[in-house]
This record gives sequence, C-alpha cells and structure tokens, in this order.
Amino acid sequence: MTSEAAFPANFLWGAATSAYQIEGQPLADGAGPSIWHRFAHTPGRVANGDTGDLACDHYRRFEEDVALMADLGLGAYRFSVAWGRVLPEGRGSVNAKGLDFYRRLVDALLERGIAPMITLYHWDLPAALHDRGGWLNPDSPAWFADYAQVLFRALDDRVPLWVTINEPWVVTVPGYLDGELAPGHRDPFEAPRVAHHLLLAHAEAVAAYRSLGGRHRIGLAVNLEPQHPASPTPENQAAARRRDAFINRWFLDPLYLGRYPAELATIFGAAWPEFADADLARIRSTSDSVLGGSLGTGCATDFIGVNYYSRGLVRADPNTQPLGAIRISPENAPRTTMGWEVYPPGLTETLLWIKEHYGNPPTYITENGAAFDDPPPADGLVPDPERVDYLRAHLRAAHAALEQGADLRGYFVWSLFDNFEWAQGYSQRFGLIRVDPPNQARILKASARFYQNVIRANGV
Ligand SMILES: OC[C@@H]1[C@@H](O)[C@H](O)[C@@H](O)c2[nH]c(CCc3ccccc3)c[n+]21
Repeated sequence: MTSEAAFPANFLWGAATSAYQIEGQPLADGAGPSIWHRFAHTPGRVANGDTGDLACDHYRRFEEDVALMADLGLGAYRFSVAWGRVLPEGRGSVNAKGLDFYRRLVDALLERGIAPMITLYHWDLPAALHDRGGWLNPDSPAWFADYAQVLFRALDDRVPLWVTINEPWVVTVPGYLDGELAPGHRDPFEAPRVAHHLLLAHAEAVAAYRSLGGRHRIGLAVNLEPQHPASPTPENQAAARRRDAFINRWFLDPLYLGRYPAELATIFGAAWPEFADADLARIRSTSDSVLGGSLGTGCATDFIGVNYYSRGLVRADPNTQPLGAIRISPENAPRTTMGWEVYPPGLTETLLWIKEHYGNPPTYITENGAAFDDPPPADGLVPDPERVDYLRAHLRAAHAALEQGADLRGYFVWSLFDNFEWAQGYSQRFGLIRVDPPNQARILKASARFYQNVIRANGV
C-alpha cells in the first residue's frame, strides 16, 4: 500500500491507557486506595455510579491483552503505574506484589518487542497522601520523587521511555478549580499551589532519574489545544489569549522558559502566590543540568508528550470566571460524543507552536483519539468509520508538522481499549478495541485494523 504520508524510519507507533481506567481490582494484593477509588465510590461523582472496580480487568488479563497489542503490531505501549499498588500508603514500605505486576507486564511487552512507555502518575494519588494534604502539601514533590525512584530502580534498565505526570493541567483545574475530577475541590487559592507542586514533582523525579544514572528518556505529558477566537473581535481575541496562557502555557512556559505566563497572575488575582525564583530555576528544563548532574539548576526534561484532541473556540464571557472566556462548540462542525470539535489542523498548529515557542524539543503525541457511539459488532468486528476518519485525518496533520520540521518521534492512540472515562464512566468509548465490562470480551474495531495497516505501511 503506497502511503500518502510516509513517516520516518524509526517512528514509534503505540497506543495508550492508564491504570485506574483499565486495570480493575484497585485494592488487590495489598494495594492502597487512590483518590479515584474514593471519588468513584462517592455517590453523584461519576455517571451511572460507574467505578474502576472491574474496568477492563486488565490486572488479571494483561497477558491476553499484550498478545492483542502484538497482533496490532504496536511498537510501543503507554500505560501508567498505580502508585498505591507499589506504595499502599503512598510512601514508606513497598508492596512487592504490586510492583511485581508491573515487572511482569513490562517483561511480557519486551518479549513481544513492544517498548513500554510508563506514566508514573495518571491522576490516582494514594488516598493516604491526600489525607496528608496531597498535592497541596509542599512535601508532595519529595513523595513523588521517592515513588519514582522505586520504579526507576526496579524497571529502568528495561523501560526506554518515562512520563512523570499525565496532564498537570487536568490534575489542577478539574481537580482543584472546577471540581469535576478527583479530588473534586473548587478553590482558586489551591489550584496555583497544586500546579507549582506538580512542576516541582516533575523536576525532582527527573533529577532523581539523572542521579540514579538513568540512561533512557523522561518527559512530561501535557494536554494542549489551540485557542481560536469565535469571531475576530478584540474581546474574543483577548479571551483566546487568556485561555491559551491558562491551558497551553501554564506548565510549558515554566518548564522551557523558567517563568509562569504573566496572564495567570491577572487571571487568579489575589489567589496567585509569589513563587520562589529558586523553584522556577529548579523546574526549568536545561540541558546543561545533565552535564552538571544533580548540581544542575534545571530538570533536563528529554521530551514533551502532547495529548491532542481538539481546539478551543473562544468567546469573551464576563460571567465565566476567573478566565472571562468560554469555550463554545461550533454548531455545524463534526464533533465527538465528548462534544469536542473534530479539528485536525489544530494538531499541526500545536506541534509547530511547540517547535516555535520552546526550541523544537523531541515530541511524542502521547494521546490522540476520539469517542463515538460505536455500533454493535457485525461479524466479529465493530464498524467505527468515524474513528477511522478521525485517526487518518490526525495522522496526516501530524505528518504535515513533521514535513515542516517538528521533531516528532512517535504517536500513541488514545485508547487501546474502551475504558473508564473518569466522570463519564463507561458511557464514552475511545478504544481501538471494544470492551464491555459485563462480559469483558475484547472485540476489534475497524479502527484497529486501520491502525495495524498504518503501522505496517509506516504511513497513512
Ligand atoms: O478524555 C479522554 C482522555 C482520558 O481518558 C485520559 O485519561 C486523559 O489523559 C485525557 N486527557 C484528555 C484531554 C484533556 C481533558 C481531560 C479530561 C477532561 C477534558 C479534557 C483526554 N483524555
């Protein structure tokens, strides 16, 4: 098959998941509960009262699931470690059985020639640490670095790619500002401090990785979406700029420029604290800190993980505080069942924005995918043409950025399986493979076959 868009020879093709969304049995073998176990079991927080108690039963079925990944020809698999399985109290003694699950998963992947990309934190903070203040506690960066070191020591020689934190913005805003996701706080004074501790946690984990002599690559995964004014009025343009700082630059400016976007102090007003210059120096990713070892001032992040789904169409709205901007859904545009506009050019724009603003760092698309109301299987395959179209269009958009010089190294579909979609429970299907919790059957979708062919052709 001649592909219209041929990718580089060593381009990495993967799929992504996260622990609480697929594993099930969150308390098995001595694991400690997470804030998501607590949140999902709190009435009213998750659609239909869904929880991750069973999810895709991956904790038990992982060997079968790795075989499916191999059938698809995945070159890599991105998954997260449930902190509470490894450290039930979040710190202190290691739970050997919990750590052993991840050792066996990594070995099963390597036996099939699939490179593991491990996300250390994908939102499931041990409840025991939350009870000590969680990400609000200034000790949280040290807690995270200690946990990271347990994984680095146990697995590093076999894990080529590490992501410290998945989407610090989502941990901060839905978690501490609008309260939609665990732990469900709504406090503008808490959010900036949580964000700061997450950046420090990333920096401390990277520093720990370097001091342990980590030979592979470690990065941060961020959700990014271009912000476009709904109409070119000065108010809407200013609103789009505010939302761009709030979503896209909040974490990347400190990481690559050593400072927070000035807009955030205006947006948060009195709730925005004074941050120590030494902290910002510690967070800043400077290659010379690798040369300087642990004496370096920066954290030497190796790559950016980009989670791209859509763009934001923005209108000024004084009633929507603290931003004074609201994201609108365009009436006549194609949208996914999450309500997100299908907008492939936004991926090209995002990758080129990173290149222009942050010095073209190595980049992986660590998440890209779409939820649709898939029809039931027909002849053992789920026909999901909308998802095939979404993936094809976004792969072409990624390729367009490559052709313009973006240092894009790989692409991970979100997600390998239909899984627990946080506050929306199992009502949203993102998978290449259909999974229904009641029967746990794995049924390939047409998009899985499409992606298998993309990988074989190394192009689309
Ligand atoms: O919503 C689909 C996926 C989640 O299942 C992943 O766990 C998470 O990493 C992830 N991030 C985004 C984009 C940011 C976002 C997250 C949650 C809610 C709204 C937007 C979409 N997704």
